[in-house]
Amino acid sequence: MAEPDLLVNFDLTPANNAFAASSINGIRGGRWKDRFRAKKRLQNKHGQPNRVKLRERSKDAGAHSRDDTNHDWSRAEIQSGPGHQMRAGRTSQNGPRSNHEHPVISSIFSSNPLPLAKPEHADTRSTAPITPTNAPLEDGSAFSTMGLAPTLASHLVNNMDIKTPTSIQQSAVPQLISSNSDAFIQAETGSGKTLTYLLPIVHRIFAATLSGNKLHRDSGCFAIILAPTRELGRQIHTVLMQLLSHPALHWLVPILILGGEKKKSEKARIRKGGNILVATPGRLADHLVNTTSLDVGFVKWLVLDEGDRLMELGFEETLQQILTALNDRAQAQLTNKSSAAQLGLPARRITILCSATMRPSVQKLGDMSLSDALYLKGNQQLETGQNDSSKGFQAPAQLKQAYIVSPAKLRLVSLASILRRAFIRRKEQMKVIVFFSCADSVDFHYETFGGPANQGGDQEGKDSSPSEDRDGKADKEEDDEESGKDKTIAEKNQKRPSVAARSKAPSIDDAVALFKLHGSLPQHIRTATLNEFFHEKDGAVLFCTDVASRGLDLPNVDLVVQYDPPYSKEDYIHRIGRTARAGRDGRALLFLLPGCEEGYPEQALKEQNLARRLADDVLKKGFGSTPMPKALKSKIADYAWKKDFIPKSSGERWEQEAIEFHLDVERRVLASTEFSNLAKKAFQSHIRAYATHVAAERGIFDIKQLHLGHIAKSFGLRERPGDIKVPARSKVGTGVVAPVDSNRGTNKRKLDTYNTNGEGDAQQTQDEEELRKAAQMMRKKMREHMDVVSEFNIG
Ligand SMILES: Nc1ncnc2c1ncn2[C@@H]1O[C@H](COP(=O)(O)OP(=O)(O)OP(=O)(O)O)[C@@H](O)[C@H]1O
Repeated sequence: MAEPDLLVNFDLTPANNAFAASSINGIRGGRWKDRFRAKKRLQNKHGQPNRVKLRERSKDAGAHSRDDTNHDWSRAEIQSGPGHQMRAGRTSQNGPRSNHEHPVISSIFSSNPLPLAKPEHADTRSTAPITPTNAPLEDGSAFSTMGLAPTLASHLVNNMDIKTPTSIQQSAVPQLISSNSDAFIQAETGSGKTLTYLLPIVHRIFAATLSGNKLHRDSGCFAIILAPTRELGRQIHTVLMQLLSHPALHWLVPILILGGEKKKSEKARIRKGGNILVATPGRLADHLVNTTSLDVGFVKWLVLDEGDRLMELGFEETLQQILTALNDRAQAQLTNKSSAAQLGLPARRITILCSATMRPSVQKLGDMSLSDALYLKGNQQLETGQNDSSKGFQAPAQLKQAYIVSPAKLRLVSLASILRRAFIRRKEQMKVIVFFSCADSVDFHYETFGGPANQGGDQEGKDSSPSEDRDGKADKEEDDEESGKDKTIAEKNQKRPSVAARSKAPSIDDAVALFKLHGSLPQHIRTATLNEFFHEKDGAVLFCTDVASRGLDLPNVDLVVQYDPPYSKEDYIHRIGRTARAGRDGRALLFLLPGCEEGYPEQALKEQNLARRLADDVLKKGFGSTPMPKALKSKIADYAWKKDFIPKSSGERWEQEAIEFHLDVERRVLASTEFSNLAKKAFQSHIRAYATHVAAERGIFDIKQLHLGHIAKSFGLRERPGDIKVPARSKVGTGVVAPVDSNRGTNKRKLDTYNTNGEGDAQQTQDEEELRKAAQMMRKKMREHMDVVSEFNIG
């Protein structure tokens, strides 16, 4: 019986294959192209299918690869679909082809590069109990002794469950209350920086009324807080609302201006008046020009939260415009100076810059906006020498960091394994955040792990043209929210059907909810998604881009997985900072490929205390030793034919399950054009994103070292990279950059397949050059893209 589509990992090395030895080695001299063509002709003459996978013998893989000449059945080449007998060592000549032109079907366990040998040195990680560095203090410190109004101090303790200050709050709040200097607040992630700047502002405005002055929502805007993303802006606004929920502070009204809704309704809110404005820079700059009712002549505080991110997202010019506008309006209101002094408010505007990390861009922002600024750090940081510039910025001490060295082909199953294991170990309320490099990759993995999506997932991309009616309703709700007649989130959710990008994750655990978040999702879906993830009572996983890396405070996040490494050391710190907040425990895991990426912890993070894990160990823990999810079990049961290719006698259970998991993804890619397109786009965007690592880290994340075929495999793709045709995108902004020819940057790898004898060197050089240019172009486009699209579209 012919076996359609049966593909194998034929070993064509000279030692094992006489044909390969003579025909490939035999061609010498002439131009590389001629040799290449002659070789192809020879192959065809001998009936050698061009699908045969010589790639597995490529130079790169060969250097550090497992010896897979002795295939066992469980690791053998396998093909898709029930009803197809699986065999290793045989090919189909005549069978019907799949929709894939040149599928390369290899086992996820074969030909993987091995991790570099680790030098033997004693484990320096301490086993002593660790004192959290961002926790509320337990040394007798209290808000009531920090100069805060007793009303505010008791409101924190009694109504907000904030009992004692954190280190940064204790050291910075008194200074910000008593001083009129600008300030730079720098403290670890999750150490309570939001309250650190909000408390002194609210206290000083409130104190102005204690001496009999009457202030109200029309008295002017006293403070502006700028955030780089809408999500963070919304979160700051929520904390502010909690702080102002005390009856004595009801007259103080916050305004939220984020864009993503009709300007008309924002203008209406501004007209009503408010005293503390939370905004994103783009929208604020717009209103400063176009909304005459926005009176900023009396602004006494300007807070730039996540200052480095504001600069990084290309807001420098916008911030400059805002600063100029504020200066001009303040000049026009000079007569108010004396009244400000009478009220006890600062005579000059105080600018506060806030971040957990300090990039050069923050210094530039500081030069632009601060004068004679105080540098405020937590006492604990000073005592422990944390965050001194030689060590770089550190994560909270209690956060357990590790990295997993996983070959590209095992990445997907390793992620599945980690997630399964995480929820088996601790189910209730546990939340996991997984970071990807680009939106397309988030979409692909969300589909891969997700069950049936709810309405929100389906609506993706169909946002933004709601009917007038719906718009009007949404605006009304926003207005109610801003006017202080705030509804609980539950009430709001009752009113509107959920639109969150949410699904089930049957391949992880039946009870786990899966969410996704990235900058290309419509705003209302992003907001709903974060809301639901925030309030999820059972286990939940969020797949996201860096749109969720800054400032977001999501409860019960126990584990942060960086499936794709961050673009810089600072991003690493912010991503892992989504866990281990305010003294709680947390774990962070970073995926690295074997080879030069393994240098990342020591060379880039300057961190030797990351625990090291290997893919096999991780797979053993997640597959095989834990109960198999029902979905996977039933799939395995469905494929009766499977017994033929995985005899009981060989292959560990964890391997079989991992193979089955991966095969299932490949089958889905084969079966559905839509899913296949998703995988291709994700693969392409992933590679492009990889090219955007900061210059200092490009030796570690070296795009030339990537084995594109293996990476494609991790997206469930069987085509060779050069054959992957990425479908046209419907709109710019769904991935990292606008599409270009998908073959770019893949030719080198394609030719590596045939490059066992140094043939094609000229082409290789040419391709390397092309790859370098493509990478350059990608980086440029990435920068343009981030500047132009929006501050949220961190694709
Ligand atoms: N004194 C405190 N006691 C207990 N919890 C606190 C205290 N101050 C803040 N928190 C809580 O700590 C969490 C983190 O606070 P916040 O978001 O302000 O941290 P952050 O330093 O701004 O973090 P990031 O750098 O990630 O933005 C929040 O849930 C907040 O409610």
